[in-house]
Amino acid sequence: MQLQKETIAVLGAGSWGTALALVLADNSHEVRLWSHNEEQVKEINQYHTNKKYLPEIVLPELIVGYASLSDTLTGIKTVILAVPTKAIREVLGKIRAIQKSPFTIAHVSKGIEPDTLLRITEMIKEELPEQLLESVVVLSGPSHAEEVSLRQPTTVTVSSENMSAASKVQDLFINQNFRVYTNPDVIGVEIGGALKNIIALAAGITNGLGYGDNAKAALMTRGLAEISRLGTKMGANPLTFSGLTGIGDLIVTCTSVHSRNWRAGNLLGKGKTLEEVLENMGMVVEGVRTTKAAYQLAKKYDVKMPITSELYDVLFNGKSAKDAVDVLMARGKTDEMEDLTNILDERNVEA
Ligand SMILES: NC(=O)C1=CN([C@@H]2O[C@H](COP(=O)(O)OP(=O)(O)OC[C@H]3O[C@@H](n4cnc5c(N)ncnc54)[C@H](OP(=O)(O)O)[C@@H]3O)[C@@H](O)[C@H]2O)C=CC1
Ligand SMILES: O=C(CO)COP(=O)(O)O
Repeated sequence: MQLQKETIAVLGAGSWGTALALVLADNSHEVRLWSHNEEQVKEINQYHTNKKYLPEIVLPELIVGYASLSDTLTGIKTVILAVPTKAIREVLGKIRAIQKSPFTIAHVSKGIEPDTLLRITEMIKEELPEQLLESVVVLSGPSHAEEVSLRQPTTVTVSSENMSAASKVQDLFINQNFRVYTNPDVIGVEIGGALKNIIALAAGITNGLGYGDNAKAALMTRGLAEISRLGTKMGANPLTFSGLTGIGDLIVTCTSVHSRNWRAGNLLGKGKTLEEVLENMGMVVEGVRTTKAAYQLAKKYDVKMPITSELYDVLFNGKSAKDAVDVLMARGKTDEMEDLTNILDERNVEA
């Protein structure tokens, strides 16, 4: 079938927004890449580069930088929202003030909002009026921008309450290098994508402490166990956590040198303070805020999340990373699957 060409707005010209703009341009779509930084827009349009975020990459003519959000959104039917979770409400507020005609929004961010405990699709529905929002889609999965921009094989998943909108976003992005699956489980896809960053921080910390592959494997596996428990209690399909947005993203983020969360954790494990680490990163480390949100979610849903809880104390209560590992290793004896099985049993009783 002939691919329908479209002009698409990508909001956020960081690593991920720029890499996704490249995928869309590779599929011959025109891309308006919006940035709140005018200097960066000039660089994109004059030199066809985005050196801060993807230093190796030349951008094709189909990608045009925009500084005006109003111009970016004129006549647009599909918006890709690619800013950090912390900036999402601000950008949605700007869209609300400008946009008059309905559009589909696909967000690609990985986080949960602390305190409100909302997932990103829920924040979007809260900020944008129903008559503006045709559909909300999430795109997530194991996908470092650095590799996507080099056209290396990558797989991701799209999800939505409106699966025909998800299929449309799948069609916009899918190509020989970027394979896009669908999954109707929005909760599972968003929870897996957001919470893997917590485990990546923890995996980085164990590396910084000098621990090896056994510790990393333990964190990834037991990390997935606590993500699955929380997600399942929140209504996700437990099978989603063995997919791309669960174990897939956990693998890539806990093992890749590209991961900002892993790198931040590694520096923490080596003794740097959180402030020093974040100052030097220059890019978003979503796992820090998400640790706070997940810690609150664990309390709200009464789910055991020992790794999240220990990381919370390391990040926000001055606990030493070594002490946190010692606490995790000295926990009372437990069965590997018991807690998840209990949650599934409870769900069956309620159904
Ligand atoms: N990088 C990756 O490989 C992947 C990232 N993601 C997710 O995508 C999301 C974005 O991450 P990523 O692109 O990597 O982050 P970066 O830190 O690389 O870039 C963030 C971009 O958002 C901009 N921004 C920040 N605050 C605002 C604001 N208030 N209004 C407008 N723009 C703003 C930044 O501008 P400025 O330059 O001025 O700071 C920058 O252009 C995150 O949730 C991340 O988890 C998902 C998959 C892969
Ligand atoms: O989500 C990502 C890869 O799938 C990117 O992870 P980091 O934000 O840790 O770099």
